[in-house]
Amino acid sequence: MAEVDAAAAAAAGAQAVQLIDGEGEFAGESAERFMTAAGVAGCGLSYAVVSIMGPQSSGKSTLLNLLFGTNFREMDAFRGRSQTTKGIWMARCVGVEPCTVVMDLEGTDGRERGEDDTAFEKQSSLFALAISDIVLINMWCHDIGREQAANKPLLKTVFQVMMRLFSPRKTTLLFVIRDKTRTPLEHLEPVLREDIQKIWNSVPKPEAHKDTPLSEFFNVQVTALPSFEEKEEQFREQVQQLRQRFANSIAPGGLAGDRRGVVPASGFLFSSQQIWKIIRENKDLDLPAHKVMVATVRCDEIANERFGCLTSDAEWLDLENDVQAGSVLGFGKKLGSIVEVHMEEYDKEAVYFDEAVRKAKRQLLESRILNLVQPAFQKNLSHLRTKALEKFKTGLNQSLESGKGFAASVRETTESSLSEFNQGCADSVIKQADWDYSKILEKVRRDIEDHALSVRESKLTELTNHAKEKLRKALVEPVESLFDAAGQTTWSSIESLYKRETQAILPEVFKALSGFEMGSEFSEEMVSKLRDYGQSIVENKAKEEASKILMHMKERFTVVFSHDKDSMPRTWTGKEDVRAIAKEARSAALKLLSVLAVIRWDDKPDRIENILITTLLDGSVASKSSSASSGDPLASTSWEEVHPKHTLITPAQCKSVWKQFQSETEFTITQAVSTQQAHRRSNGRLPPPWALVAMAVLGFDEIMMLLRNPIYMFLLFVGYLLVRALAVQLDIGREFQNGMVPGILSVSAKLLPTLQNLLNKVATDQQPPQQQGQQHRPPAAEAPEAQQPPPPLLLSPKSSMSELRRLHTPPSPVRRSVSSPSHSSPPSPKASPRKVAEEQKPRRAVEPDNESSSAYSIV
Ligand SMILES: Nc1nc2c(ncn2[C@@H]2O[C@H](COP(=O)(O)OP(=O)(O)OP(=O)(O)O)[C@@H](O)[C@H]2O)c(=O)[nH]1
Repeated sequence: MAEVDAAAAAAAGAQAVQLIDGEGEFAGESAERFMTAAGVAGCGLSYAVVSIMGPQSSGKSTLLNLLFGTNFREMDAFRGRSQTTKGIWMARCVGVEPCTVVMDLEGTDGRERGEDDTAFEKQSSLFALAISDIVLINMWCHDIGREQAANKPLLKTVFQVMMRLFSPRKTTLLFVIRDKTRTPLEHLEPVLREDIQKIWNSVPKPEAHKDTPLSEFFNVQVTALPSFEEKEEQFREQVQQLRQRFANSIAPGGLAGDRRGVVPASGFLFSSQQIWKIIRENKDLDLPAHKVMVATVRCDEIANERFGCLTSDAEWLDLENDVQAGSVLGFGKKLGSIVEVHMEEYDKEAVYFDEAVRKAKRQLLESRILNLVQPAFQKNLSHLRTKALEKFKTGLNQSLESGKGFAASVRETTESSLSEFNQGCADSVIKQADWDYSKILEKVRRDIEDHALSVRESKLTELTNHAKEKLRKALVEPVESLFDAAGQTTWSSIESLYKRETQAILPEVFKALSGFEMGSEFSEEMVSKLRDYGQSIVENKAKEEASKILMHMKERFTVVFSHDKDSMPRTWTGKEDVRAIAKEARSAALKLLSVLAVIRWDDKPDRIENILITTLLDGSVASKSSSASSGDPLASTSWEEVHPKHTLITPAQCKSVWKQFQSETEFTITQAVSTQQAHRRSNGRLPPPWALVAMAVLGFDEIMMLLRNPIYMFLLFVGYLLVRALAVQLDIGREFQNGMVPGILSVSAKLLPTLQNLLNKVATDQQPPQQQGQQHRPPAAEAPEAQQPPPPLLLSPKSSMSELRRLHTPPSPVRRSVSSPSHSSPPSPKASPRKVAEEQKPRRAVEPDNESSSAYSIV
């Protein structure tokens, strides 16, 4: 297949193309097409360039076409001699290895350009010498040894321009003697060489090359061919023999075996173009510098080409895509191989160019490629970083869940996460780059440390919060209940409760803290803070309870005052010693005040209770406050021997609380006293049971008689109503409150007017309604007042101050009007007994019986 391609390329290359036209313009585009079609560019250094120069119409093209199988234009022999080749043409030799490019130059001394126009001749000669490995010099046999030979000016020109090449490559000059005569070549060649030497000697040379021999610059070879026109058969035969010399021409010992400074085939065209440009500008042609320049340009081109290939490399694009989504396993290996492929391609293409240039450009290309791919590497590392942190998080959680200590878990998980990250980094680097991942490793370490720190903080907070919650649960309710039952041992009980609970909870915390490996000092400090927290729970509870001291005192008072020793609700029958009970209840409330006045952690005995009892209970605050304030032990804001921070209620506050307490409990006591009185009264209204029995026995006959006679019954009933009405009007119970005799006197004095009033009222009731309205219009305000219900008299231990004050307020007008006849509107003298009975209805609500039942309900 490759052979077929090479043959096709050779066939395509055999078609001659113009490299430089007759006007001296370089035909870059067509030349480039030729290079590609002929497959010259990929030959590296394995190619040779052959040029032919000589007089016009000396059979150059004919020779080349026969020698190399090319198709340079030849002159038609039958039309006469004229110029056919203009400028420089180029073709690839067919069937000659290595790849040989042959150039047919415009003939010298052509009449078309005139005698004086030798500029192009010189320029094309110099160009051929600068780029060719072998230069064929076509000359007529009969010119050898002649003074006016046509090739002499040509040789002169060749040698002259040769001096302009700073460090010329060693070129093989193959003199082809055309139309050889019978004189054998052995005789002709020395003559020719002598002529050449003479010309070389006559050419002016720069100082540096004054004594340089011709052989330093040229490898002179001579061959002779018979006339093509006369002895074509022989000509063709010898041309075939000559062709053999071009096989492996560049190998050592070959025609161009001594050549130096070859430009790689891929740079040949560019190099030729640049050389022609310099020659045209008539500048000095520095071939070594030119070589470097060509190498620079070509290596740049190759590097750019390679870089472009990498950017569109499907494997690279896939890898770049993959790494955006997540870390890629074997990233370094994959990327390294991609980079390697492209660098190798560069090396392969640039291998024949100047080494220094090639290496410099290689480095540039490599750094460009590394710059291109490094973000992908960084991306891979950032994925690995995230993965390492995630691994650390999960690992730490699992380790902690398995019950391992925090510090040990962090240590182990950090180690495994960092080792995995390190491995990932090592897997991501490529051999072409010395990418440093120590910084990102440091970042991962910091990430892990920060996370561990935050987890430690949250775990510690969780631990302390848990311990606090346990302490709170263990202390709050028991302490509250201890304060509820406050007494002598309250504070010692609280202290022992506190000690018991802290000793049960805190060692667990200490043990848990040891897993954090933060030193015993830290653990002790934490535990000590929790101990303080426990104390603060107790103290806050004490403060809270102290802030409600008045309520607690009232509760305590009510409990003691309203319950007997068996905790049964007390019934005020009149036999109780209210004073003593009240004192006992107040004393209990005072003890409560004493307990809640200060915090007693050390349970040191103090005088607070004594001071309170002597000052408040035994003495009277109200009476002493004004007169003996100077000697009042409660006229202070601090307790003796008690630290201010342990003071819950200051002495002065105690005093004021006590004052309020007294005033708020006074009513309860008054109620109790009233209840007792009411009870006594209710018990004294009926005659003793024995009297009732006597009355029933002795008056049995009369009772029976009354029951049997309806008139008596009626009269008895009317009489009862009348007496009842009188009793109500006169308020008999009230009249007899102060004793029997004063009662009889008062009742007898009021009996008659009252009877009169009663009769008047009855009479008024029998009058028509209109008359009644004119004579006795009741005061408008009294009617609604009479409808108002009496205030409730129930007082619970939780009664608010407003409720207590309400109970203190004087009775309502209805109550007053009913209980005090002097304030009520006078009854009409004509009032009927029925009306009187109706009017008595509201009065029953406040009768002593009712009052006494309401009073019972106070407790
Ligand atoms: N006498 C003689 N004539 C030849 C020989 N080879 C070719 N010719 C003739 O010379 C004439 C010119 O041939 P070309 O090959 O075109 O010569 P050329 O040197 O390429 O001509 P230019 O390109 O114009 O410089 C043709 O008519 C050929 O037939 C030869 O060996 N001897």
